[in-house]
Amino acid sequence: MSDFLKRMKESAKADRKTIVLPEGEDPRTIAAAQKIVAEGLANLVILGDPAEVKVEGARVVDPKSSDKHEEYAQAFAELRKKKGVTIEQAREQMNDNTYFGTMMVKMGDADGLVSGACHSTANTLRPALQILKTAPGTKLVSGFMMVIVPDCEFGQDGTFIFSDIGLNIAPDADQLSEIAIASAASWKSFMGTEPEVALLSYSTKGSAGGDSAERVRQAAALVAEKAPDLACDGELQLDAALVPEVASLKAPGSKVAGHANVLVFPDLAAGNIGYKLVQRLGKAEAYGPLLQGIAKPVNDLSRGCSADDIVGVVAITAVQAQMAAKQA
Ligand SMILES: CC(C)(COP(=O)(O)OP(=O)(O)OC[C@H]1O[C@@H](n2cnc3c(N)ncnc32)[C@H](O)[C@@H]1OP(=O)(O)O)[C@@H](O)C(=O)NCCC(=O)NCCS
Ligand SMILES: CC(=O)OP(=O)(O)O
Repeated sequence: MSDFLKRMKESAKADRKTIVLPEGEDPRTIAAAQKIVAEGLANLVILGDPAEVKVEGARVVDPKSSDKHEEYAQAFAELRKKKGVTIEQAREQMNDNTYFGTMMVKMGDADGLVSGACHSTANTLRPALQILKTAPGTKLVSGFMMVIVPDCEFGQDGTFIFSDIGLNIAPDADQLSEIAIASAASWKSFMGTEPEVALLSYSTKGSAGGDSAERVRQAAALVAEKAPDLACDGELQLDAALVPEVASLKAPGSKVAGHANVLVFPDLAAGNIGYKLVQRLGKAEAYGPLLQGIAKPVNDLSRGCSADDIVGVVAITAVQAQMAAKQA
């Protein structure tokens, strides 16, 4: 287990938060829940049929028969009134575990939610985007992965943030700049050290043409305007971002090339494929997709996750809930 995850677990244990797991039907979620209870990482609410879901030390709630069902339906109908949602539709929606769990977070009955082991990212994130919305001062929610590569001299001892690997399919230059700035803030809050952000491309400092490279160049210019003190550079190829010798050839004088720890991909295809390559071929730990810019902690999983990945994401979610409580 990485030092990063050990640190997340120690923090989670020190001030236990309530995390809801909507996927009570998923065996990995149940195995993870048993470990989370045994390690004392969080108070758990598992959504599912209490006759079938048995985890000692966790509360099991069936949304359909919950005494909160009507209260949440009323609140959801009110929240989505402008979108034309009726109370009948809201009642139906509260039979869906992810919507019900997200309402638990909204209403303060849970501090965070982790789902996605057996639901697609879109189905996991849509309720969060509709119900919780963006955090104050934020216009874009994005998804990042904490990636910890064993025996790696790059990044901060092999630890990186990769973004956006989960949510925004084709970010424009402004959205890329928002993703870069949010990822830098996520790095600072989880790692406590200075972020060094590389806006990645197939081109380094104008070495190749094309719309995608141009978009990344514009994003770098926008970051420089919006966050002039942030160590951020682009467009950079991955080797220039990570390897000092390549950086000195391709991007001499760059303030982050050769030692980047936050890698911002030009689009979701690159980010999602990129993290899975490093996770699977590089045997890295990969926790996420974690949301940044959302009003309350909700995090996703890959359907390819293990029970240990779920434990890790729950510990991280609990730490995010602690941070949110401190800011409130
Ligand atoms: C998440 C996703 C489903 C949202 O798109 P959608 O379902 O079409 O929903 P909409 O675009 O109507 O957005 C729903 C709400 O979320 C908000 N929203 C969507 N994306 C947002 C973002 N990045 N930041 C903030 N809010 C966002 C919209 O403003 C909208 O709010 P409203 O309903 O109150 O007006 C879509 O972005 C998506 O599919 N992303 C890719 C996810 C994926 O498949 N990843 C691959 C594997 S990790
Ligand atoms: C993050 C991600 O890629 O999710 P999934 O593997 O479930 O599509």
